[in-house]
Amino acid sequence: MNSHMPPSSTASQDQSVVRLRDVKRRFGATAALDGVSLNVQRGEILGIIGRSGAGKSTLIRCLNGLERPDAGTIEIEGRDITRLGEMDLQPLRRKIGMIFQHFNLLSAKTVEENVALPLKIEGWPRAKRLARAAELLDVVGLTGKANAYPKALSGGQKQRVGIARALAAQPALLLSDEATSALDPETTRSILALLRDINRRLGLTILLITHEMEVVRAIADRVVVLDHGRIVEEAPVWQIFSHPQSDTTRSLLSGVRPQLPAHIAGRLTQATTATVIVAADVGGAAATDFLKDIGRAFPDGLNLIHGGIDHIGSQPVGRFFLSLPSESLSLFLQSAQILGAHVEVLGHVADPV
Ligand SMILES: Nc1ncnc2c1ncn2[C@@H]1O[C@H](COP(=O)(O)OP(=O)(O)OP(=O)(O)O)[C@@H](O)[C@H]1O
Repeated sequence: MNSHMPPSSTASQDQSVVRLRDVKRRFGATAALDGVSLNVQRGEILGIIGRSGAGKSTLIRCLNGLERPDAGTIEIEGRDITRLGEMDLQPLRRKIGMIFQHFNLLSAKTVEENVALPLKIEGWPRAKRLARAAELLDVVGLTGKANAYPKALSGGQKQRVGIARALAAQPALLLSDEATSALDPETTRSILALLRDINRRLGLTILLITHEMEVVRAIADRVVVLDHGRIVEEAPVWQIFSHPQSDTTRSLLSGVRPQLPAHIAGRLTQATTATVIVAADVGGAAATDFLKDIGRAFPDGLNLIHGGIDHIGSQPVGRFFLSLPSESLSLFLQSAQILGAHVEVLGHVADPV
């Protein structure tokens, strides 16, 4: 670390490991990053999600100093990296451990040599770095694999080596770049569980870049939705699931939230009939009691036709598809609003569901 460089004045004011302010990066006519401001708080897992072309890779390259923004500041532990020369960037880069979609292991080196590589670069003596590699292999569940070569490992095991290597130099931030995108669902779950475990046990701050909502739902505390280089939404994950605000978020969520079954959706008409179908989204404590509470206003009952309660982190998130008499719709809408639910009227059906 360059000891001549004073920490910026903002460093002492919050607990951010990373702080971006109005970061812009343009390629010709394309604004890859168009005024991005965000903080990654110490100890949190922040998910950054966006479709292809949203600006995720550009953000990563700006964070690890491979790309310079056209404007704005990027502070890592209080130091603005946007104005540093290559020499001063090196020690700051080491504060960011990275894991990649395709693992990026050296095939000619053993597992322990791969893990110890960042320490070799830092000049640690061999015995010390191999002892540290052994410790890290225990942390990631690969005890006994020290002398194996990457080609003898499964994808999940390779990613565990990648995680151990990323942790070797005790980074302030672990940056995960689509780290589970090449893995099958079961292996993905085990790698995400490992990241969650490391976050809790070591207090490690994790920035997770992904295009998969399942990934942020599994482990992130908070999520930032990026679209065309801009942040279109930012909230705790459970809130994003219960009350998505932007069309981009709703579309990213469409594969992972309950949807009205196709055979019922196919019967919907916009012409008013006797029965209306609604979707009610409600998050937090109100979700658990929603059906009971709204049922009080409807002594003849409401029909739950699909959906239910999910748990995201420690929060219940309810998404209920209900059918009710059309004449009761305005009472339903008023009651649901009082109970904190967001309701979408999906349409009518000719015959009761
Ligand atoms: N070096 C470059 N030259 C020209 N255009 C670029 C360059 N890098 C990125 N872009 C453009 O900037 C936008 C953001 O790209 P970026 O790769 O950051 O998105 P992304 O969210 O990572 O997408 P993906 O998930 O497909 O990797 C895109 O429109 C892309 O075409």
